[in-house]
Amino acid sequence: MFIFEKMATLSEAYREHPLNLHHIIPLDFSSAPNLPESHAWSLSKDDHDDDYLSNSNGSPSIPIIDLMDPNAMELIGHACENWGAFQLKNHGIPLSIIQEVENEAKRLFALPADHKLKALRSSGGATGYGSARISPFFPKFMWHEGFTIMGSPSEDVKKIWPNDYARFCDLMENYQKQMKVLAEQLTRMMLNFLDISNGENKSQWDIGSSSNMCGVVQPNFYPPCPDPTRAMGLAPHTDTSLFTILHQTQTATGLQVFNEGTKAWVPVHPHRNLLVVNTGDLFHIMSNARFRCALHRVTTNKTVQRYSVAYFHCPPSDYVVFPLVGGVNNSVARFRGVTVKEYVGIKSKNFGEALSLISTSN
Ligand SMILES: O=C(O)CCC(=O)C(=O)O
Ligand SMILES: [Fe+2]
Repeated sequence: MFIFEKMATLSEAYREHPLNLHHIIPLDFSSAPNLPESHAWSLSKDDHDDDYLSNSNGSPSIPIIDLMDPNAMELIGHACENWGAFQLKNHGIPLSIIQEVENEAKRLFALPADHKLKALRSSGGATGYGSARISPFFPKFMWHEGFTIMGSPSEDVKKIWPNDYARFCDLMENYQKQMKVLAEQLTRMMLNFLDISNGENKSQWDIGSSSNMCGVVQPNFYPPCPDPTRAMGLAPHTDTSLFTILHQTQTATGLQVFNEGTKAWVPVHPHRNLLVVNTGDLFHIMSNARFRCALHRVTTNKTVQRYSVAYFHCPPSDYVVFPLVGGVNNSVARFRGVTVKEYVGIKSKNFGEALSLISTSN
């Protein structure tokens, strides 16, 4: 109950920034034999060709880290500093659970468009079926549809499957629980790495063990696209979360992370048994910008469908996030403190400018 109250308050941040329906209703991709102008972006070769990217930019891939490695904490910390992203091995989430969640996502997205629209996210709503929230900040639409889940998805899913919603709900809720346990372990390792265990930052430790953390689960679908050279699956963005844990289908590429060093997009190739982790804005703030928040995007494929399931790990909406300075990080706070709810509001309104709007150097 506690969690649902917190979630409800987070939804308030969205309610204050309602979207136009055309930014929520995805195209009926199944009846689009050609790429409509509304979805046609001006892209270069490195915007849509993973093979070209892999062979041409010479950037190494994001690191693969074994959670069982005795040095996992340092490896994770360095990956967060250098990339803001890594792939995680031996993460402890049973493959069968991941596969079942993927299958349920497939079952949902395979429904006819009018069926899925029954659970359309409302204009000020946080959960349900629809386009990516970042849609209004780009001139063209994305080749993507998603389904956002906070807590139990039953309210939304009942509208789609009135007599057959339990399986979807059980699997998604269980997935959320499993992800939360993993996320709390990763949070503790990241906080340990930052060595902010002493002094006034002690109170921040509860995000490494708190049962009221809010996880958001989001299955994503990228249908086959008639012209991947001009389409964008998901436009470049950073996640608002502390960090995100992502499962991607084995059969299709698409996710790319921006390497700030080489200024190149780097494909994140799917591997069986690996989960992608990327740090988001909130850990960037909390680490006083030591951890990058990975800029990432998704390209499209001509023949294969791509699915992913994101888990966004967030503190409760009234939690104050502030830079952890002191100890070995004895430095000036680069951001002012913000509640999660306030930051979500700032991001909903200002998107890419959100971090600079809370910067103390303004
Ligand atoms: O589909 C993916 O690989 C990435 C999804 C993503 O970035 C998101 O949901 O925020
Ligand atoms: Fe993302």
